[in-house]
Amino acid sequence: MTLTQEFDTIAAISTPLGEGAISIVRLSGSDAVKIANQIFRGKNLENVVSHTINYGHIVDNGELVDEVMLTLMRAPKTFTREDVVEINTHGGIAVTQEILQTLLRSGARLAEPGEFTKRAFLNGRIDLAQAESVMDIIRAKTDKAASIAVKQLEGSLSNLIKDIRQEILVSLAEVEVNIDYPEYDDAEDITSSVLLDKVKHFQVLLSGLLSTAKRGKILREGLKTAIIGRPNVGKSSLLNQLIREEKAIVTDIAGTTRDIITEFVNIGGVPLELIDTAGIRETDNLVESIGVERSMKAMAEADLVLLVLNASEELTDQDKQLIEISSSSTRIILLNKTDLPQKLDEHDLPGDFIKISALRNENLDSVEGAINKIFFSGEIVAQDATTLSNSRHIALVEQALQNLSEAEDALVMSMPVDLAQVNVREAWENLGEIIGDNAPDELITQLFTQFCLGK
Ligand SMILES: Nc1nc2c(c(=O)[nH]1)N(C=O)[C@@H](CNc1ccc(C(=O)N[C@@H](CCC(=O)O)C(=O)O)cc1)CN2
Ligand SMILES: Nc1nc2c(ncn2[C@@H]2O[C@H](COP(=O)(O)OP(=O)(O)OP(=O)(O)O)[C@@H](O)[C@H]2O)c(=O)[nH]1
Ligand SMILES: [Mg+2]
Repeated sequence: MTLTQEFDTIAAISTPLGEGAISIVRLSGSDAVKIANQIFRGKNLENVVSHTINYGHIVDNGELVDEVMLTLMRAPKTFTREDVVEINTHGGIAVTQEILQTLLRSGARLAEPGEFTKRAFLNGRIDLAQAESVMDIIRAKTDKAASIAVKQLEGSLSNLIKDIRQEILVSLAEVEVNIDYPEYDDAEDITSSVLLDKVKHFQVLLSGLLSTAKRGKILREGLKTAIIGRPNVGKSSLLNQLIREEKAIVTDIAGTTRDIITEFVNIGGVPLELIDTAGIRETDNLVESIGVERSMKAMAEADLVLLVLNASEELTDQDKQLIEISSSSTRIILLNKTDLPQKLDEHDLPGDFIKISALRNENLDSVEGAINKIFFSGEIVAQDATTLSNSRHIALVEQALQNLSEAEDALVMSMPVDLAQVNVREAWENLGEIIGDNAPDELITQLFTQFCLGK
C-alpha cells in the first residue's frame, strides 16, 4: 500500500440504503473540503468554521440534486483524524447514490469496507482492539453484548493490556540490569527468583482476564443451542415458541424438518443461536439421513443441547440412545406434550428434566430460566469487569499464558535466566498484537474488510 493511496480522500454512504428518512454520505481526507465545496451551493466551505452544520444544495453540473445539511469537521478532532465532511441528504436510494457518484466524479475514491475506522486506527486515534469493537457494537444482538463492546471502544481492554505490558517491560528491564551488573556472585539466583514471582503475578492477571472469555464470547457470538430429539416430539414447535414466531414448519408427519433451521433469540440477556434439527432416527431415506447426520454434527458443535422427549409415549430405544449420546454435552432434558396423558416413566430419566407443552406454550419460562441459570451459574461478574469476548484476543491471551508457563518451567528448573526472558518477551509481544502493536499488515487488512461499507 503506498502512502498516496492510503491517504487519498474517500467517500461512502454511511447509512442503510433507501431505508431511512435521512442518509449520510461521508467524506474523509485532505481534499474532503475542496471536493465537497465543488458540489455544494451555500456558504463557501473553505471559510466555514470547523464542526458546524451548514444548510445548502448539492449540484451536479449545474443540475440540482438535493437540499442538504452538510457537517464540516477539520482535522485532527474527527473520527478519522482527517478532514471529514458529512452530507445529510433526504434519504432514498436515487438521491443518495447520485450524491456519492458526484463526489466520486469530483475526485474522491469509493471507500473500502471499514476504511474510515481503519484510518482512525492508522492515524492513531484508536488501537486495534478499539477498532474491532466498532464492529462488535454494530453486530451486538443484546444490550449486554453491546455494553461490552462500548466499554472496549472506550479502551477498557486496551488499557488493561497496556498496563500489563508495561509491568512486563519493567520486569524485563530489571532482569537486564541485574544481569549486566551483577553485584554479588549469586546475582543470577536472585534475579531468577524475582522474575519467577513476577511471572506468577502476570499469570494471575491474565488468567483472571481469560476467565471472562467464555461468557464474553457467548455474549458476543451467541450460545449455540441444538434442539434434538426423535421425529415428531415437538422440536420445531419448541423453536417457534422460543422465538415467538412460526418459523419452522410443524406437522404431525414424522420427518417434517429435513434440514437445519437457525434462529437468534435473546433469552434474558443471553443470545441463543437456536438450531432446530431433523428428528434423529435410523432411516433409509437419503435426504433425511443427510439431515440426521447434520443433526448429530449440530449436537457435537453445540454449547447447549435441548433434548426433547415425548411424555405421551413410552421411552423408546432411540430416546435412550439420544440420552446417552448427549450425556457429555451441557444438556437440558425437556418432557414435551405434557398436555396429553403421560406414558413416559420419569424413573427412566437420568437426573433433572422440565415438563412443558410446546403446543400450549406451557412452562417455557422454566426453560428460559434453566438456560439462564446454566449460563450465569456461579458467576458473579462485576458490572465494570473488563470482558474478553473476541476469539482473536482470547487466543492471544492464551498464547501469552503459554509463554509465561514456559518461562515458569525454565525458572523452576534453574535454567539460565535469559531463556525465561525470551518467553516473557514473547508474552509481551503476543499481548501487543491485541492492540495492534506490530500487527502484520495482512491481519489489519483482513480485520477491516469484515466491516460494513461506510464504517
Ligand atoms: N454523524 C455521525 N455520527 C456518528 C459517527 C460519525 O462518524 N458520524 N460515528 C462514527 O462511527 C460515531 C461517533 N464516533 C465518533 C468518534 C470520535 C469522533 C471525533 O471527532 N473524535 C475527535 C474529537 C473528540 C472531541 O471533540 O472531543 C478525537 O478523538 O480527537 C467523532 C465521532 C457514531 N455516530
Ligand atoms: N399435544 C401436543 N402436541 C404437540 C406438542 N408439541 C408439538 N406437538 C405436535 O406434534 C407434532 C410434531 O411437532 P413438530 O414440532 O413438527 O415436531 P418435530 O420434532 O419438529 O418433528 P420432525 O421435524 O419431524 O422431527 C405436531 O402435530 C405438533 O402440533 C405438545 O406440547 N402437545
Ligand atoms: Mg421439526
